[in-house]
Amino acid sequence: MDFASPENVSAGVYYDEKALRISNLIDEELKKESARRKDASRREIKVMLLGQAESGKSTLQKQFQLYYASQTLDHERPSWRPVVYFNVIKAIRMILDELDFEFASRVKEDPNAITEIPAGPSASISPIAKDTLSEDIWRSEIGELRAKLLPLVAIEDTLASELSGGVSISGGRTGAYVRTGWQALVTTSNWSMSDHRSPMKGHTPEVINLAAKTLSSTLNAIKVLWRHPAVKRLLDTRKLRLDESAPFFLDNIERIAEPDFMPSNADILNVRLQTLGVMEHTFPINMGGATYDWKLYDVGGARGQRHAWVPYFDDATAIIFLAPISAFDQYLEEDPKTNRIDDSLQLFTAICSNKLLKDAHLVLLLNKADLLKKKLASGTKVRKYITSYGDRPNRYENVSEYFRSHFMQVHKRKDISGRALYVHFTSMLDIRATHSIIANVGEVILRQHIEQLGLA
Ligand SMILES: Nc1nc2c(ncn2[C@@H]2O[C@H](COP(=O)(O)OP(=O)(O)OP(=O)(O)O)[C@@H](O)[C@H]2O)c(=O)[nH]1
Ligand SMILES: [Mg+2]
Repeated sequence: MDFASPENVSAGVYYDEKALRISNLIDEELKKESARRKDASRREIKVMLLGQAESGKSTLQKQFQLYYASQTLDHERPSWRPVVYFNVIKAIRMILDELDFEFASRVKEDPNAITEIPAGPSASISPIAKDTLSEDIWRSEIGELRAKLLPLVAIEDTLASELSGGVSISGGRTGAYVRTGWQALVTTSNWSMSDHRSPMKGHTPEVINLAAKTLSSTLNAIKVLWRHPAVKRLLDTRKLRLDESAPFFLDNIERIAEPDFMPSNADILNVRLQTLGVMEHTFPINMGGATYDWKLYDVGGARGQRHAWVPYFDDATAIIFLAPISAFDQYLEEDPKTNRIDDSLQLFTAICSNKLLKDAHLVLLLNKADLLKKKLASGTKVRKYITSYGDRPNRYENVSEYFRSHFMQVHKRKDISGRALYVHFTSMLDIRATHSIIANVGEVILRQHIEQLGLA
């Protein structure tokens, strides 16, 4: 319409005013929207949890959830049931595999061992038992247990593949890997029978029920195997290396094998389940009278997963870097030549010096302090794995301080923006201690965020 034509002058004035009013209203709305967005982004705190595989990132995420939104964890509780089953079954399979390997190598070393039983002690040829007689008794006992446990072990792969939603990792490593949304796949109550997109439809609960039934029917065999002296010997001599959470679950097997078993908070914190990609968790958190949307990014920490972190670096408010200091005697699963403390130090160097992260606040959690204490108390020597440790005392105070100073050095030398570094020792399975760390770290990150935006 031509508002300026002479015959429309009076109408034109009317329309001009109306158009102006509408345009002003739109401007105002746009301004309000932009202010709302600015406010929302100011109230959004994006925290990335970084660190190598098994450093405790997902455990910290669960602790945040327990602290700030425990009702959501309650809601998810049933989905952790098959994960606990998977952890138990994997541990049993690993024990049986190692026993197989040890007994087989014993036969190779001494091909006559089965047909001829030499008299007297033969510790030099027996890698497990003290003498050949006990070794043969053990072999037959373990053979019987293996036969009883076969139906349970046979479920492992199906359970892993159900939890992982059909994802498998190249290289043939066994395990369960989860991505965003995995819980809906394994929880019956979350299922929509009309949802034909789900490849798990009508399938997953059967595997879970089968695992539950088989666990309860094999309970005795599991208990006998876990208490068997051959297993104890392999654990003591460190030939058998189970996941760190395995002893917790096997010690609690009676409770787990109950038909109406529902995971406790301790079970949920103890499970081992690898993260794939980046999982976002949002918590509205009330701090200082305002509500902030905390977005936690829990990432997969294995080397092959680290490329997926980068797209999130740009607008990260803070990084919480986790380094498991108990891992001085362990090597990367994905690169068995690399010591895990070395890998953590390298990774921390890369994070401190990354340009995209120059404005992100930095928190370092030296995690698994409880396991470090246990390992040192059981006599594991740091200098055997980290030669530069030299003759320093093999005590927790000295070892933890040694590792702390190495990480501090990295920060001092490599930090790109000379920012502050907040460091804590943590034992992430300890709910009360971790909650006080979370409150403290949360406050520090928020204070820095407010200062940076000039909102103070
Ligand atoms: N004893 C002990 N165990 C811990 C601690 N923190 C985590 N764990 C256990 O270590 C295992 C690995 O922890 P996760 O949180 O799954 O590790 P992650 O960093 O998320 O690993 P990825 O997802 O593979 O990158 C789990 O079984 C946890 O229960 C700790 O401070 N002490
Ligand atoms: Mg994880």
